[in-house]
Amino acid sequence: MSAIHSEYVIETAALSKRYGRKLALDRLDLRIPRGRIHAIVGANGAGKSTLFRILLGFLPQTSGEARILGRDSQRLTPHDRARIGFVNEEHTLPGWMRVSAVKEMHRRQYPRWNEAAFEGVLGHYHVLPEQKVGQLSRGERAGFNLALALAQGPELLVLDEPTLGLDVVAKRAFLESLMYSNATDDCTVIYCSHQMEEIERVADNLIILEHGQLKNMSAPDDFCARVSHWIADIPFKGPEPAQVPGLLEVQRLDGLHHYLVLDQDEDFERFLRDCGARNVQSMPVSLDRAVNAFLAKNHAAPAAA
Ligand SMILES: Nc1ncnc2c1ncn2[C@@H]1O[C@H](COP(=O)(O)OP(=O)(O)OP(=O)(O)O)[C@@H](O)[C@H]1O
Repeated sequence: MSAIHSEYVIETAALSKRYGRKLALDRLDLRIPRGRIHAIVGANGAGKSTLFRILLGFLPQTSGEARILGRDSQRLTPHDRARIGFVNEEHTLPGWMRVSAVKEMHRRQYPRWNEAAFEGVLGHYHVLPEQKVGQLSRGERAGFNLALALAQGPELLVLDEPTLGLDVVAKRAFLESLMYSNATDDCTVIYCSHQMEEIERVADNLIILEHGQLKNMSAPDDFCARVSHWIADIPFKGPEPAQVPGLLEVQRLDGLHHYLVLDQDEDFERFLRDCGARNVQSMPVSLDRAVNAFLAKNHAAPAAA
């Protein structure tokens, strides 16, 4: 890799992963700067888990380079691994052990152990030290896992779908315990989720992966600003979808045409009027709608088409 800058916690160059005939990562160039909370989103099969597995050294790439905290991801030492916290949706911990014993094991393993961070996160949950891990609810297990990962004092915390399968109350508890923990101050967080309302609350940076390629890297609000919703009163059929610039989604509701479009300015109004629109209105869209329309559009038009 030509230029490795330590200000990036993650840096990939032309990173590809092929499983047989399937290309899961396609010459991915990704640079995630140090600090703040970065969300990675993508449709099912976009390559997110493959990327994490390579970055954490669990899987070799087919070609290209992957660095995490400045290190080659395939050559991580135990010391490098201690600098990285990882929580995924499985929340796998030994069910037969007591909470206090698991904590003690982690405390001894990690030299940068931060007891206050552990207590701060776990304080959001009604978890007792004498409970066995297997007796904890899914939400409590998620919280316990987060407490362990943050107390480890990581420079980088990777959260891969951490709230999958949790109810609304447990999801909120998880997010709040993450957001209000001082332990995240010195830590870069990578948050992978399909839950757009969570991304909206926590993320400073929105990374969109599709078909193993990077499609967006910006503040969530900036991505939202790229997508606009236009409502047009067109008496006839309206333009052919293939002719609509930047089209992500079109719907006909109550006789009005609704267009979600990407990267269009006021020229789009002129386009609609030229297509016979009598009234045209535009409005902003939520992050949820913008991202879903973007992903759905790319899904319908695969790269090979
Ligand atoms: N072990 C494997 N063998 C063959 N193909 C695989 C394997 N693992 C993943 N794939 C394929 O690689 C692509 C990327 O999968 P990956 O699990 O990385 O996506 P993802 O973005 O994490 O998806 P999801 O959001 O559903 O978890 C998919 O098309 C998947 O079918």
